[in-house]
Formats: sequence, structure tokens, C-alpha cells
Amino acid sequence: MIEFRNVGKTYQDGTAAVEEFSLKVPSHSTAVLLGSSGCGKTTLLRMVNRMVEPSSGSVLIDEEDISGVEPVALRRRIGYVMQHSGLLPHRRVIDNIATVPRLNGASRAEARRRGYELMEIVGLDTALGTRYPGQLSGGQQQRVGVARGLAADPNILLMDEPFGAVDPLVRIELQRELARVQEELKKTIIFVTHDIDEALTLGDQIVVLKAGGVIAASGTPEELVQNQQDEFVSRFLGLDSGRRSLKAAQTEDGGLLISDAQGRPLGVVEPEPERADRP
Ligand SMILES: Nc1ncnc2c1ncn2[C@@H]1O[C@H](COP(=O)(O)OP(=O)(O)OP(=O)(O)O)[C@@H](O)[C@H]1O
Repeated sequence: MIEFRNVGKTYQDGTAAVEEFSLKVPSHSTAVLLGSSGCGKTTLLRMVNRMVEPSSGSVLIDEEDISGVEPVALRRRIGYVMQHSGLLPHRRVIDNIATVPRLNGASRAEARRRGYELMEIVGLDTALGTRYPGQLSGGQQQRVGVARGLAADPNILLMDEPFGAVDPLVRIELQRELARVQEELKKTIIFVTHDIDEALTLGDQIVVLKAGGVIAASGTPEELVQNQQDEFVSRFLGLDSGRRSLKAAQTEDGGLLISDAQGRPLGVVEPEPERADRP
């Protein structure tokens, strides 16, 4: 489990990026930090691998306060995937993926073997392993970024808008792929995004943030969509514009009652009649 305990961050220039933030992310689940630009998402994410030191409060991994863990050692056991894949341009794809296992002491052959395995896991043709990152599409580069994040087999994966720079269709494909990978690998993931659909697709828990890292709402996707107490949240989720407002409930005769976000019935979808020509 990852726990943020009353963390705050004021940068040297006096910017209060996060005022006071607490959150528990259970092991093997995905928490999405969702919010608009500048609300402190990246700051919070980077506290977990000590790229940012909190000014107050603490971050714990499995009950251990990470301020006592050596940062380099910590980062080697936490995968980190960024928006622009962060790949080394002068190294082949396979060696980009194999970097951390190599640093962790794996032999070159073993690290590459693992690298090719990971390429398959994230849906990349292994023939691309000998290319350089610049010879791949944006979507392929992001897959390499994910494979690299997983290379040291970390329990924790930090993902900072990893699919932000690819076109919408590829983005949806990458989201599906990540959901599939997570189904299999069950990592503890913190995923930062400002894309609501992405959050609803990937999050077991979604934390909607306002400026200063203030939690406006948190819950499962269903809870967020169904319990709209906060105007900021409902505006942010687009519910008031009707985008995600439809709900369906089973009626007694097997049909579906469709209602809007306020519970106003809009109509009933009748059950399909028995067809005589069907066996
Ligand atoms: N190194 C820094 N020095 C000073 N201020 C910083 C620094 N890094 C971030 N900030 C400020 O802290 C606030 C939160 O930034 P952060 O990057 O955490 O937000 P974010 O929600 O991830 O934004 P985005 O979605 O644009 O990446 C912003 O006001 C930002 O300008």
C-alpha cells in the first residue's frame, strides 16, 4: 500500500503546490489523480519516488516512511512512465527497456530476454527491438515507455500522463492495453491524467483534485458518476452537460429504464420479444 499522510509541498520560490493531502492506495489497485493543469498531480506522484521531497507530512510504502530509503534504490524498484516516453534516443529500443534490469545487476542476455518478453506483454512486435526510438510512432514509443517502466518488475508503477501526447484513437488502444496488462500483473499504479474518460476507464479509485492538491472527491468510477454532491466535480466530470448522465436500471419485465443524472426517467428499452424463428 502507498500512503500519503498529510503531505504538503511548497517549492523554493514559494509556490504552494500541495497544501495538505492524504490518500491510501491499496496494493494491486490503480488510483487515478485527476485534475486540471497545475493542481499538483505531478508533484504528488513524484513524492512517491522521492523526485520531490514533501515540505511536510510523509509518504509510506507498506507502512515504511520512504524518507529513510535511499532515493536511487527506491527508484530502481518503482517504475516511472512519463508523457514523452523519456527514452534514450541513441539507444536501441531493447536496450532502453533493459536499462534498469542491467542497473539492478542482470546480465546483458538476461536483461534483453526480459526486455523482449515485456515487448510482447505491452503488445509490441519484438522485431522493433533493434530500432531506435525515433524510428517508432508516438504510440509505439509510449508502449516502450510502459515496458521500460515494468522492466525491473516493480510492485509500483507511477504514470504521469503517459498517453497525453498520442492521438485519441491510439490513446484508447493504449488504455485498453494497460487495463489488460494490469489485469494480469496486478501492480500498484498511480496514474496522473486530466482526461476524465481515461480516469473512468483505468481507475479502481479516482481522486479529483482542485488547485493546491485539495481533494474535491474520490471514489470508484461508479461512485463518482452516481454521487454528485460537489458542483466542481460534476462540472469537471461533464455530468451537467449530459455527457455521462445516462443510467440504466432493470425493470420488472426485463426491460431497461433509462434515466438522466438527476434520476428523471427518459424512457424504457423493452426486452427483446421471443422470436419464433430462433431455436
Ligand atoms: N520545481 C518547481 N518550482 C516551483 N513551482 C513548481 C515546480 N514544479 C511545479 N511547480 C508549481 O506547482 C504547482 C503544481 O504543479 P504540478 O506540476 O504538480 O501540477 P500538475 O497538476 O501536475 O500540472 P500539469 O497537469 O500541468 O502537469 C504549479 O503551480 C506549478 O507551477
